[in-house]
Amino acid sequence: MSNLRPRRSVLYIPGSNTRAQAKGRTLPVDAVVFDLEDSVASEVKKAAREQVIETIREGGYGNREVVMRVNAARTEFYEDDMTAAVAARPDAVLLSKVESVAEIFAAERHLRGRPETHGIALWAMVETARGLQDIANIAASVRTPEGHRLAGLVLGTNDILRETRVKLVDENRGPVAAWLSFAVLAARAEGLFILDGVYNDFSNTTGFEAECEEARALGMDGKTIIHPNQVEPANRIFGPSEAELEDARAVIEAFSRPENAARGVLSLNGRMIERMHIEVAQRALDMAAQIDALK
Ligand SMILES: CC(C)(COP(=O)(O)OP(=O)(O)OC[C@H]1O[C@@H](n2cnc3c(N)ncnc32)[C@H](O)[C@@H]1OP(=O)(O)O)[C@@H](O)C(=O)NCCC(=O)NCCSC(=O)C[C@H](O)C(=O)O
Ligand SMILES: [Mg+2]
Repeated sequence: MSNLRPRRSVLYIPGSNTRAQAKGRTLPVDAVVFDLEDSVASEVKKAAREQVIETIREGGYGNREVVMRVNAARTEFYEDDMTAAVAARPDAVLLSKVESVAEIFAAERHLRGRPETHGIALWAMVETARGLQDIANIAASVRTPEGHRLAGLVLGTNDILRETRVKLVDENRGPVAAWLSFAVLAARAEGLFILDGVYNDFSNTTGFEAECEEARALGMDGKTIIHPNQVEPANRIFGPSEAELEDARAVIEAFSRPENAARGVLSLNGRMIERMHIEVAQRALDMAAQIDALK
């Protein structure tokens, strides 16, 4: 499963909100996540499942990845949510509050042996203390036949703060930075993508941009978002900038010169570049091409 696809902006849309679901078809997001979990009250879970099946079947989301978030495996809603996911056939199922490899395997069992579910990926939300403690094993499940559908990890920072009782002062994520970094490490060790949690204050663009910059600096691929206001900044900050693309082209051009054919290391504009930097440069260019292809 190739992970080289843009996931700069991944928009949650409540499963019960048809107006927002319609709006999702018009927004330049990389993915939409129809939520059956926390944005849907218990009393309307059943109606929301039916609604999401209908919305996904209706389509109209173009090249956006279409994802369904299900309630945690430990809840009374999980089995019906997974049955609904099989019926809806999204591109991916986002498992909430994953705490163990067993939950990845259980989801795989739901999808296995049904030709119509072939190609549905699993995304795992890590958002509890136990999940964070076991995140390396959860990510490593991708290496097993039962975990092979796992494509990426998604952080649930609201739940992480709630359970751990960490209190951020002035939105400074210093107290949780080690967990975020460890999550990036776990994802990268297994070739998975990783997305940052949501920023609740959707009218505060400056704060949102700062959190996107921080997440990108930590190595994340994109941001889960909750409101149309957040689409443009997320796309801009997580996409390769024009300066990065220019630099990428310069790196590739430098190594492609005949006089550099046998060289492993070069000087470019006063800095050292090695052949490993070709890979970094090529990735940026490929990502830009993928972004263009979404338009
Ligand atoms: C937060 C909101 C409830 C705010 O909604 P609202 O007051 O309607 O916002 P606006 O009036 O500013 O909306 C303007 C228009 O944009 C549409 N809209 C709003 N949000 C979305 C959306 N998410 N997707 C698509 N379209 C959206 C409105 O319909 C208006 O459209 P129109 O009238 O046609 O112009 C709301 O934004 C919202 O519900 N957001 C998503 C909330 C959600 O899904 N939460 C669950 C996921 S986050 C989470 O669970 C955290 C994680 O698990 C963790 O632990 O951290
Ligand atoms: Mg959560």
